[in-house]
Amino acid sequence: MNDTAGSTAVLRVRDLSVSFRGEEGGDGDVHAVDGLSFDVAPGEVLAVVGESGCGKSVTSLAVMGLLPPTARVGGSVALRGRELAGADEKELRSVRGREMSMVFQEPMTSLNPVLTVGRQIGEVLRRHQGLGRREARQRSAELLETVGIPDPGRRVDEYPHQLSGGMRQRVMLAVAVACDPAVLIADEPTTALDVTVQAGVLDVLGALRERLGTAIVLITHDLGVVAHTADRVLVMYAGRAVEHAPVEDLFATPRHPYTRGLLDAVPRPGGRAAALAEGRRPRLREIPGLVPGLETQPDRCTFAPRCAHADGLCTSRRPLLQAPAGPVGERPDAPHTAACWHPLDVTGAPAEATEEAAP
Ligand SMILES: Nc1ncnc2c1ncn2[C@@H]1O[C@H](COP(=O)(O)OP(=O)(O)OP(=O)(O)O)[C@@H](O)[C@H]1O
Repeated sequence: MNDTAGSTAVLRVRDLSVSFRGEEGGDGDVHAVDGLSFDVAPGEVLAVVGESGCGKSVTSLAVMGLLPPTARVGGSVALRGRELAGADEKELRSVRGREMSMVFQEPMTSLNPVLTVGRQIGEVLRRHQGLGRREARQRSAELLETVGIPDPGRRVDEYPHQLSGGMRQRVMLAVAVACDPAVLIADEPTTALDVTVQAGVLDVLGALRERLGTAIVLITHDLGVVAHTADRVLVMYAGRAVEHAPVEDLFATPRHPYTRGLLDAVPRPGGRAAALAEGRRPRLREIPGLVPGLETQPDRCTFAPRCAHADGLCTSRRPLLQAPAGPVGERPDAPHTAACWHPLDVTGAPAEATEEAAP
C-alpha cells in the first residue's frame, strides 16, 4: 500500500470491505469492495479509477457513511484520526457537509428545484455554522464567486433550472465546500459535462485544493481527467486495489497489466490519422474479456482470466499490493505499488515472480 500521505493523512482508509446480501436463489453476496486501503493528505488529489462496476462509487459512499442498511461494511475510515466506521447516523450527519462532503455526477438530482441556489448553499451554512439569513446569503454569493460563477450577486437568487449544467455542477461544489471541509469526495463530477465545461470544473477543484487545502478524492473512469488533476492514482479492479502510484509514474510506467490495458484503451491524438496513413484500420485497443462477477473473493489474481501474462501462480495465489523491483519513480517519497505476480517493467515486459512469491 502507498503510505505517502501516511503521517499527515487527513483521511485514512484501512482494509475497507463492502458486501451486499445477494438475492434469494441468486449467485450469493456481492463483494463490491475487498480490502481497500488509502490515505489522502491535505491539498492532495487522489484519483480512484477503474471500469464500470469495479467499486468506485461504493467506496465513496462507504467513506461518507451513505450506504444503504443492506450493505455490510468492514475496516476503518478515519477522518483526522476520528473513526467513522460504525459511527451512528447523528455523528455522521455532523461530519457530512462540515468536515467531509461529496459531489455527484448529476447536480439536478442533488439540487432542490424549488429553492434558489443561494437558499441551498445558505442552508448548509445556517445548519453547520449558525449563520443568520442575511449573512448566509452574503456568504453564498462569495462561494459562488469562489467556484467561478460570474455575476454571483444575481445568480444567488436564481433557481437551478435557470443555470447551465456546468454552473449547476459549480453550485454543487459551492454547497460541498461551504463549510471548508477537510475532505471532498467528487464522484464523476464532470462526466455529464461538455469537455470545455469539464475543464472549468476541474480548474475549480484545483483551486480549492490550493487555496483551501482541501483533500480531494476524485472518482472517475476518465484518464484524461486523472492526468489533468490528480497527484496520486488508485486503480481498482473488481473491488480490489491493483495499482497505486504518483500520477506521473502511473502514466510513464504502469506496472499492472490492467492499468496498461486502461492506458492503451485511451485514444491518442493523431492515432486515427496515423493508422489511416499506414493503411491500417484505426481502432481502440480494448481489454479482452469481461469484468468478473463479484459473488466470490477468489484467492487468486482477479484479473488473471483477462491477462496475457497470467500463469499458474496468478490463478492460485492472490497478489498483494507491493512495490515491484526495479527503478524508483519520480517521487521516492511516494512509492509505486502493484498487486501483480509479474509486474511490467519499463519496457512493458512482465517480470519473473520473485523467490518469496513462489508457492
Ligand atoms: N445497493 C446495492 N445493492 C447491491 N449491489 C450494489 C449496490 N450498490 C452497488 N452494488 C454493486 O456493487 C458493485 C460496485 O458498484 P459501483 O457503483 O461502486 O461501481 P463503479 O465502479 O462506481 O461503477 P460506475 O463507474 O459504473 O459508477 C457493482 O457490482 C454494483 O452492482
